[in-house]
Amino acid sequence: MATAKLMDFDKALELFEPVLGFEVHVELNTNTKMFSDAPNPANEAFHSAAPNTLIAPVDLGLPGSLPVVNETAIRSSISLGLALGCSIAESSRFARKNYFYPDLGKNYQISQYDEPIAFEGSVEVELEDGTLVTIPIERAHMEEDAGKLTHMGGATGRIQGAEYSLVDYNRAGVPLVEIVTKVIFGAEHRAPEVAKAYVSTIRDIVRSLGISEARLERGNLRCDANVSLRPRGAEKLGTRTETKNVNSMRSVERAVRYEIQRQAQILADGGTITQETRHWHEDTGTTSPGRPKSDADDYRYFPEPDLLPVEPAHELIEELRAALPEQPVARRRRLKADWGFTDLEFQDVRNGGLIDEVEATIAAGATPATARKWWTGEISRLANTQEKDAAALISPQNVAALQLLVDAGTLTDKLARQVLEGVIAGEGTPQEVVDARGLAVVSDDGALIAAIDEALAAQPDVLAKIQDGKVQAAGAVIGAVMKAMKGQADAARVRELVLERAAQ
Ligand SMILES: Nc1ncnc2c1ncn2[C@@H]1O[C@H](COP(=O)(O)OP(=O)(O)OP(=O)(O)O)[C@@H](O)[C@H]1O
Ligand SMILES: [Mg+2]
Ligand SMILES: [Mg+2]
Repeated sequence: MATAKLMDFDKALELFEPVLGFEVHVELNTNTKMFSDAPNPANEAFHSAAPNTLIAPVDLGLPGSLPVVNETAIRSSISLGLALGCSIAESSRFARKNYFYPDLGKNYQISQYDEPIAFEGSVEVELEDGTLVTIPIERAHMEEDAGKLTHMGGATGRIQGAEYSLVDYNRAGVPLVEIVTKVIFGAEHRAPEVAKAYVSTIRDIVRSLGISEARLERGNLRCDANVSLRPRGAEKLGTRTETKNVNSMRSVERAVRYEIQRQAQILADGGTITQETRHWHEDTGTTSPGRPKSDADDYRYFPEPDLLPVEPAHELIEELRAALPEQPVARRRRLKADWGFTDLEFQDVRNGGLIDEVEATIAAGATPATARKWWTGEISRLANTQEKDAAALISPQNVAALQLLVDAGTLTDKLARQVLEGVIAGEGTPQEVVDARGLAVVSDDGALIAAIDEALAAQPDVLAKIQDGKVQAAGAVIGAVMKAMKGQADAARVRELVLERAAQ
């Protein structure tokens, strides 16, 4: 693949205004599929299922089968629409989106077209430095997912070049909500960051609603990033490209940045942008052409004759509205104030994706400052070296229990770090690790005094200096005692006792 010439990002922004638009597909975690009673299990079970085992006649479009709408999917879609500040349609309709491709057995996808369940909303997203950006939402509509094709032999990824293709309909009929933004202006040089913040906000919202597993890398959330440029001062929108299924937050940011630089170079060279889908490549950090796409793509939409319009009762909408969780931005502001964190301290927690962990650790009895210190410090460091999520290493309850042992004087900070490693290694709760490894601070003065007397006897010159009032000389004795105690003593207490014993 020839690498495209890229214009410097700042230069691109001088010449052009970036315009964005996002389509995010959310897989709903319902028990069954959108229009059939085939199971829709959670990620682990879903991905380990043999091909074509999670299917019903409806998912394949077999003759004589009729779709029935999944009620939970409707409730989830309404909740999501409300969380996006949308109006909920009094009457909304499914439509057939006709296309011929073997990933859908029936030659059409049941989607929604001009009568989506939710429309006209907005979400506030917060950039890393706290700047708020309002993203206008055009609509959120329900649809079913398609199956998965695996092209074998020949040129990979191209059905024409493949010798044959394998088809797995397990995903066919999985409930989706597609959230479509209006065209977004004004992001300017922060366009890549806005893209990332938007997707992460959608993830937060969906998670807080509990309607999806919301893991990008699993495809539970899939973002198509539309990017176009127009020359500064121009009114007419430029031609957009649509980069598909970027499967991490960081990739969304990178893909938008890349498209801006790539398109700017083409336009500056007098070329034109092709309206097309593009694929993001994580390894090279580039996009490559997918299929050409015109706004006139004819899907011959028409109302789905086998399904009634969805007409949610006013009471249902109000019930779901009343049950909405706090918006992510509002929640973050509240927590930051409650915890008394500075901007930087809070950013540390947020950028580490550790808000939930810190909150749960505080709920389990730690102070905000210590909860933050553990999660953004030692635990994040260990997570980095082990290439794991910090949250997967240890429970908030164990972090709080560890801190309580420090507060009680059972552990020094240094010992606590050893206990942490033990807990992470699966040796048990902090108390169990303390017992098993014998790590508690020696708080028995008798044992300390014995070690101190021994150290003073071994260093008579130091003893003389201390007795002479040169208190700083005590360091050598304290060091020897700490060593004898294998670090399991409180240095401040040792110091006190050394001065006491020397004076006697
Ligand atoms: N010139 C443009 N520059 C950037 N974004 C644009 C531009 N025109 C439209 N968009 C955005 O592109 C997205 C188009 O999504 P939409 O689902 O409406 O249509 P589509 O991509 O043509 O269809 P499909 O759902 O089949 O992919 C919207 O978010 C819209 O705001
Ligand atoms: Mg699209
Ligand atoms: Mg779309």
